[in-house]
Amino acid sequence: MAEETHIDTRPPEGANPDWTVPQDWSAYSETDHRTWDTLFARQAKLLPGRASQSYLRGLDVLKLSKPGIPDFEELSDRLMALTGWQVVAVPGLVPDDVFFDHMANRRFVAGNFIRRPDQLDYLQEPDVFHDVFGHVPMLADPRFADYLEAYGRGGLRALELGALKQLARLYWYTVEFGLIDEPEGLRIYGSGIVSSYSESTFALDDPSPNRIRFDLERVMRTDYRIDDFQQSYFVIPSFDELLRVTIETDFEPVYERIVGKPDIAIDAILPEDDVITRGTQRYAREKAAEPA
Ligand SMILES: C[C@H](O)[C@H](O)[C@H]1CNc2nc(N)[nH]c(=O)c2N1
Ligand SMILES: N[C@@H](Cc1ccccc1)C(=O)O
Ligand SMILES: [Fe+2]
Repeated sequence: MAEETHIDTRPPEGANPDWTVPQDWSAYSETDHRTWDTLFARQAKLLPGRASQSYLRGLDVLKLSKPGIPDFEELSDRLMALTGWQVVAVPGLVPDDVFFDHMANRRFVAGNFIRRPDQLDYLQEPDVFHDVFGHVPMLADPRFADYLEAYGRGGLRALELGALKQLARLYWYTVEFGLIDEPEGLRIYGSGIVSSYSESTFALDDPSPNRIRFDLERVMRTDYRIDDFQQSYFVIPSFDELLRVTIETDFEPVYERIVGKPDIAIDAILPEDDVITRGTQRYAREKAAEPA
């Protein structure tokens, strides 16, 4: 999950200087493991035919259907053999530079805590279900594994260039809320969707949100929301194309080109957009009209 982060720069008590902590797998309670199993079962029923082939293959090869919260060491052994990535435990959101440095070194930071049973459908910070069920299966795909490492490097560069906001939008509209156009139809690969029961349906089926073909500059200029369903989703034609456009393009001129241009509203459709769904925005309108 990628949010605006305002974290002080010292790691919490007991954490390493790189903010990692032991996962401490034996400390999980039965309730914790059952919460994972409940969330997993709900998504496992919903995702075939909705999630991208690549995501479903990752879920399978990493044997994530095993009951209980995965042990990061076992998971990392499998993942390392496939794409050189490992999963490291952190106690919560970490500073941007720490986040990017781990990513640039093929270390995926995953929350070591899990939401409470009364928080099944919404939580502010990325917990182990969002991070491991949502993000990790995609890391078994060699192209996506390359993309995220490059993203980490690009993040450290964006910090240098003062372009974090633009780069964070790319992450948000691909890694977190991306859709892909597969031969069988639109599919989900974004972790924020894949780990959400309701958004897994909303993102593909609901007439409310816009669905627009991915364009790098368009995404970098488009605002996003962190508190509710997205009002626009961007659709890539393939992971190869996402890699080609992002890894092969030098972003510095792109950042310079858009620095003077205004942000694009979260529900906007521009004349130059290649539109798949012109959304009704009914969901967002009705939500906004609800009594506080
Ligand atoms: C790109 C931006 O820094 C992003 O919000 C990062 C910040 N820190 C994080 N820290 C953790 N643990 N997980 C995350 O997804 C993020 N996202
Ligand atoms: N090409 C980007 C780096 C990057 C690659 C892949 C994803 C995101 C960013 C840059 O020049 O900064
Ligand atoms: Fe995430």
